Amino acid sequence: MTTVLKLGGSVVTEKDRDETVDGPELDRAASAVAAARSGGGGDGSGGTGDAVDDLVIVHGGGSFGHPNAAGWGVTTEEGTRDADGVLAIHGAMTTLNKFVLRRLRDEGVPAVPVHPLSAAHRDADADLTLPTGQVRTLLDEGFVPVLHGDVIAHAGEGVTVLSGDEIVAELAGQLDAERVGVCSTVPGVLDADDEDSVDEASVIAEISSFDDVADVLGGSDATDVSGGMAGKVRELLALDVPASIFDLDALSAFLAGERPGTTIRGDEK
Ligand SMILES: Nc1ncnc2c1ncn2[C@@H]1O[C@H](COP(=O)(O)OP(=O)(O)OP(=O)(O)O)[C@@H](O)[C@H]1O
Ligand SMILES: C=C(C)CCOP(=O)(O)O
Repeated sequence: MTTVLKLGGSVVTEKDRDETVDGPELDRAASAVAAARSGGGGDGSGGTGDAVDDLVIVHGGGSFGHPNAAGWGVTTEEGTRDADGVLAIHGAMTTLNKFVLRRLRDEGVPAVPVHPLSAAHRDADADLTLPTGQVRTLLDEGFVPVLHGDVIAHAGEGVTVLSGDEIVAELAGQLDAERVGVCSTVPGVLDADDEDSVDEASVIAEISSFDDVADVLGGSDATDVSGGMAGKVRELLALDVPASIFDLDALSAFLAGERPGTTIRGDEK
């Protein structure tokens, strides 16, 4: 069974401090992944004893990718042809990727990097091509591939941002993933995006239509060039399998086979 897991950039970095890893949160995520791979329950929140075998991890940009992309005026739609911009954004993301890999390796997870800039592109209609033969083969050989949001070549634009959420959706389809999880800073999609009312907001259990929740879907409360929660829900609704959005407290439960947080279920599921 193949599982695609996104570790949100807002989880593994400190959103208010540029290019700063959130060490304790990254450690929690890495140890939950390690425990799930060895069949345990991670931090104790719901293990069933079934080991997660084929696991692909994708991480987002957080305070590494988004401020750099915003500084160069680059989004998923607006590109740059400035090589210094490409290097700044890609370089920030590969730096974060090294931190994520290091923590996973420290926990004994056989994590190896896969960098989208070297493999993916968008055509002039913005249609994405993301080859995944290397990811499948790495999985078959026992590795845990770790991809990340990045910049990629985009016909007519130079390079644009490829979000981790887009990567999750593409990988899930191509790898026939049965489990798709997005771990963010919120316990799920909340029924209010207004920060003042978040304490009273409750988690929406299931979403099957964008229009039903469009009113409550906002961007991100951190710098974000890829659409925040609205972008996430849109990408996940297009999948052939249900996907879950949850927070770090629920990561072990997700890896143990549960569906914590919000389940995103498009029409066909
Ligand atoms: N209705 C909503 N429910 C929950 N969160 C919402 C909602 N509307 C907007 N948000 C925002 O979406 C954010 C999560 O999206 P964000 O893109 O920041 O997460 P991420 O994927 O963890 O980070 P990154 O994009 O850096 O990888 C929340 O922190 C919150 O600010
Ligand atoms: C900003 C960059 C380069 C990556 C964005 O990925 P995301 O955080 O998953 O949206």
